[in-house]
Amino acid sequence: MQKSFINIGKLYQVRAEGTNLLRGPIMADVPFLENAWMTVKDGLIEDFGKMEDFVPSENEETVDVKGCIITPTFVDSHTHLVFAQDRDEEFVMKIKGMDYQSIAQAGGGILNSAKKLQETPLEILVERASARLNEAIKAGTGAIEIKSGYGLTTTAELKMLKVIAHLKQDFKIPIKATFLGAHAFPTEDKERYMQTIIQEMLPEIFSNQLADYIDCFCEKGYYSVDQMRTILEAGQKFDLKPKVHVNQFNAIGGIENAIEFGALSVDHLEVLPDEEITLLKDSDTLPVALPGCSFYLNIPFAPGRKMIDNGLPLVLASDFNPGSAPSFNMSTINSLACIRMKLLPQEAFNATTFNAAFALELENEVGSITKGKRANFIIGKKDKTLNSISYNFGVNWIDKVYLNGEEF
Ligand SMILES: N=CN[C@@H](CCC(=O)O)C(=O)O
Ligand SMILES: [Zn+2]
Repeated sequence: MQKSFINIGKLYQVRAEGTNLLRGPIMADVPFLENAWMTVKDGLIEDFGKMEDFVPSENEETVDVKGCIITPTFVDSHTHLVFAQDRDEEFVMKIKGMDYQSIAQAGGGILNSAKKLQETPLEILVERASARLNEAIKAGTGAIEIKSGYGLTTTAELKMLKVIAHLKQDFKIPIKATFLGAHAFPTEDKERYMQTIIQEMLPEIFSNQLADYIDCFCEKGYYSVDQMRTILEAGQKFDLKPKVHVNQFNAIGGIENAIEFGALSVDHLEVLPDEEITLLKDSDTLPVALPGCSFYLNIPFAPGRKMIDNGLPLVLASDFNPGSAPSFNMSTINSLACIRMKLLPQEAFNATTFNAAFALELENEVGSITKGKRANFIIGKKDKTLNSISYNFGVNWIDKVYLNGEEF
C-alpha cells in the first residue's frame, strides 16, 4: 500500500543512500527540501521531491501535512530502559546534598536496582518496560538500544535480556540488546563474579542469541581497565562487539583499551582529556555523550563542542535509567546539548539521528529521510521548525509519529 505525504513545509535530514558518518564542521548542516512530498510503500521511504513535481499515483492515500515539518525519528543508542522501579527516593537524597557515589554506598545505586529487579517477575518487567518504550516512541524515538546490568546474577541478567527479546518482538522499531553484566560487583568476591559472567552468563547468552553487544562500566570503584579487558576479551569469543561506559567520573584508560578491542562506541565522556580526543579521532570508535546524565547528576557535560571542533563524529543519547538519567526524551537531549554543550540545533539533531544510527549499526535502516530506509518519521506541530526541537525545552513539538509508514 502506497501513501504520499504532501505539502510538507520542510522535509528535514534528506540524505542520499550511503552518506558517510558526519564528522566535525559538516555536522552543522541538516539538508532539507522545502515545500515537499514524500511517498512511503511497504513500510519504507519510496521517494520524495518538491511539490511542484508531485504526481499522485492511482489508488494511493494522500496525507496533507499542511505546511508542517517532517523529520526522521530519533535513534537512542544508549538506554537502561528495563528496570523494576524508579529510584525517586534517591532524587530526594541528591537534592539534600548526597552525590552519586555516596548514594550508592548508602544502599542506593545500581545494587538497589538489581535487588528490586531480581525480585520482579519477567511478565511485570515486560509490562513496565513496554509502557516506557511506548512513551519513548510517542516522544519521537524510532530505534533504540537497551542494556541489561540491573540483574547481576545469571538468572536475573538472562531475565533482563529476555525482557528485551520480548520488546523486540512486540514493537515495530529496531531494538539492539547490550549485555552489561559488568555494571557493578554484587559481591566482595570480584574474581568469582567475573568468572560467573565469563563461564555462566556469556555462553548462555550466546546460545540463545540474547545480545548484540557487550558493555562494561569502567570506572574507579566499579570495573578497572584490566577487568574490562578480561570481560571484553571473553565477549570477543562470543562475537559481541563492545559499547562501553567510560570516563564518567575519571579518565582511567578505558578509551584507549576500548579502541584496542574495536569498540563500536565509548559512552559518557564527561571527563575527556585532549589526548583521548586525539585517540578517538584516529579510531573508528564513536564518541557518545549523555547530557541527560550530566544535567541530572549535576556533573560536568562531555565537551561536545570541542569534540566537534576537533573533527569527531559526535553521537548523543539519553542514557535513560532510574539512577542517573530518568528521562528518555530525545528532544530534551537536543536542548541540553545546545544550552549546556554549545552545540547548534543542527549539530544536536545530527547527533541524535543520522550519526546515532551508526552507533547501533543501523545506518542503512534509520536516521535520515533516504530512499529505502524505514518510514519512521515525525510530523511537527504547526509552525515548529528544526530549531524548535532544542529551543522549546520541555515543550512537545511533535504532532504525530509514524513507524514503518503507519501512524503510531
Ligand atoms: N554509569 C553507569 N550506569 C548508568 C547509571 C546506572 C544507575 O545509576 O542505575 C549510567 O550510564 O549512568
Ligand atoms: Zn548508561
